Amino acid sequence: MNSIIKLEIQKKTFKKKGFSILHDFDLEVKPGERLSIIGESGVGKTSLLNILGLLDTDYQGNYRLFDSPVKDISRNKLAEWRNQKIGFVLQESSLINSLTIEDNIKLPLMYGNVEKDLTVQDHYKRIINKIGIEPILKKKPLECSGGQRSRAVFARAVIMNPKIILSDEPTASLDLENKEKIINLLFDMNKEFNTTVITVTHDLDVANRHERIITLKNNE
Ligand SMILES: Nc1ncnc2c1ncn2[C@@H]1O[C@H](COP(=O)(O)OP(=O)(O)OP(=O)(O)O)[C@@H](O)[C@H]1O
Repeated sequence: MNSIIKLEIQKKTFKKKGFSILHDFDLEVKPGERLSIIGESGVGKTSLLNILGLLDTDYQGNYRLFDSPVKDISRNKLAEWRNQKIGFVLQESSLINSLTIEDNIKLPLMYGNVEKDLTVQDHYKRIINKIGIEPILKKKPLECSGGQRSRAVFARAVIMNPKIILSDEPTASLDLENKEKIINLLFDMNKEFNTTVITVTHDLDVANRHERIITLKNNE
């Protein structure tokens, strides 16, 4: 497989307002690439992540993911890919307040029916350890700080060892030490498993640590 992502988008229109973004925007990403997306507020970075991550399939254009045309893939398959092959760290990602942090992080394992898989359990332990959230595993989200919740959201996103990790401002609410933990984990996974990493960020230090930077512009 040459490209893991091949997107050729003519535009994305928001029906209610007739407002459109991402005009004639093409993107090709190779397996294992580390790509960051920057650009002014409102240019469409989050919207692009939603399209790449199969949360939004309502746009004009073609999208091939894992060498398959997304428009021809069944809803069930898309849901399976979203759980198993794509890790999302989205700004509005929320944790379920009635569950502990541990149960929140393990949710994708339950959906995928792989909680008992030993490789998966090893991966879980490693993620928890690297992000340093053992002390809060038994807490509920509302008993945690914003930064702790962000790290839990990140752990949940990467727990299935996805092929692609899409992150929207993954370090925005973190101090320097925790920012480093998240970035190091992202890049460790990239190195070890050839995970494709796509990060939207306003932090140029974070952007510069990726091998390719794309700047979205207003006329795109
Ligand atoms: N559901 C919607 N209906 C109408 N317009 C929308 C909708 N969602 C997003 N937009 C508009 O589309 C544009 C792109 O939004 P998007 O959130 O993708 O930008 P962004 O580059 O991620 O911004 P930021 O850096 O502030 O997060 C914005 O002008 C926004 O107002």
